[in-house]
Amino acid sequence: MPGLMSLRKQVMEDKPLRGAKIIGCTPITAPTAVLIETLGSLGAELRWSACNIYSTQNEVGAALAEAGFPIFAWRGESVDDFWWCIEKCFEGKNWKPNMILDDGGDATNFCQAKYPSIFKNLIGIVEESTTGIHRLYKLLKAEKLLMPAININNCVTKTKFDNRYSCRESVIVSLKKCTDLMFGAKQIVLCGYGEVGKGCCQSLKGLGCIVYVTEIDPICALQACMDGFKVVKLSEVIRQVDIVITATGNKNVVIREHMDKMKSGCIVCCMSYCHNEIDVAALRTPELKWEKVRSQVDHIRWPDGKTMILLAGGHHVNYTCSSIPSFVTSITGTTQILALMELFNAPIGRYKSDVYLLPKKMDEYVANLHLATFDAHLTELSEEQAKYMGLPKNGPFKPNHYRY
Ligand SMILES: NC(=O)c1ccc[n+]([C@@H]2O[C@H](COP(=O)([O-])OP(=O)(O)OC[C@H]3O[C@@H](n4cnc5c(N)ncnc54)[C@H](O)[C@@H]3O)[C@@H](O)[C@H]2O)c1
Repeated sequence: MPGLMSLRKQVMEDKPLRGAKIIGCTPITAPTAVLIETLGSLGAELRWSACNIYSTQNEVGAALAEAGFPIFAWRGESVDDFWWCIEKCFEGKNWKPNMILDDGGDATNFCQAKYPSIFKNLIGIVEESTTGIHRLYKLLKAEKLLMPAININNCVTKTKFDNRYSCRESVIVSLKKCTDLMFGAKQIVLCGYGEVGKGCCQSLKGLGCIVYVTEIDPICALQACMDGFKVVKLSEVIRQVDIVITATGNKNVVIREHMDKMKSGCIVCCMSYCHNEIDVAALRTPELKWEKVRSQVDHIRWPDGKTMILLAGGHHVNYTCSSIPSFVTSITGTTQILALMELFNAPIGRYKSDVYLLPKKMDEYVANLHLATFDAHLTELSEEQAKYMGLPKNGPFKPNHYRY
């Protein structure tokens, strides 16, 4: 956790989060534990929902709870348990949370619906995921967002590293851990060529898979073509593929009609935060037999003997079956802490009820903190060059609209 540790060292003395009462709702892994401890050391009071219906790793949450952190965690949890844990974070007479650190928008939406008085007094929300950002913009459009929110997902240091580079690795680890798959020559369809999809496609191609992509957006579809992938409709390849992976953040991308057409042995999994990207509910019909063959692997058998292999119950497969590298969590965690500090300490009027990006300078700072790990040596702009380019000598080096 190189960045997180150096940030902690640099600002710990000042306790920049003293007075912040934060509800955290992010899947908990060992590196998240460092984030939680860091927030505590910066003066924040915390309650954390570590229950995550996608996660099997909340023994870390349980360990933190035992060590005295107010963590709500549950093993073998259901959807109801998931909401129970979030509810627990809001309860308590003398507990008035003033910030939410969210991942997927569940705590935010819960607060808005069930605890409107807390919601209206929040200082700010920091949201980590693509799906959570969609939900924040929905609130904003409906004029129901009553406080500033910082969109961490679209920090370059988050999107490229967590969504793309981390998924590039964890998709492989997840599939390997759940199955005895040999990747070479397998036909795979990846639904969604966004950041997550791009990362997954790159590593799958590298292992010799034949990868197809589905997209709704012509720009992403064209990028997939240029990267050497065949862009298809799911219905065109569903009978021939060995693996279906979803990464759209959308609902009902893989529906029963597709699943009826899959060949026997087809593996199906989801990389998004959605509960319904794969319509698993449509598989709960009397003629289909479910068999749990091992943790996070279900075989679903059709009357003619055809079997579909569903990973992680159709939820977020890499959080369940792989782990998120601590290096990536360090980048995301550092960004989250900077965003919380920025919202908590901003002078009145700097932020309105809107969704903001973290200032570019801070994005560069996060990258800088992590460069040390690689002994990477940055070139410095000379005065003359800075003047020629019209740039401040110490950044920010790119305008906000620059696409990395
Ligand atoms: N598994 C992880 O570790 C991880 C990490 C980051 C984000 N996520 C989640 O993964 C999902 C995708 O994230 P992203 O950053 O790639 O988002 P993105 O918006 O960059 O990409 C999603 C892509 O899916 C496409 N799409 C939407 N509906 C579609 C459909 N019906 N068929 C085909 N394509 C469709 C969109 O055009 C877009 O290009 C989100 O739910 C996000 O929260 C997961």
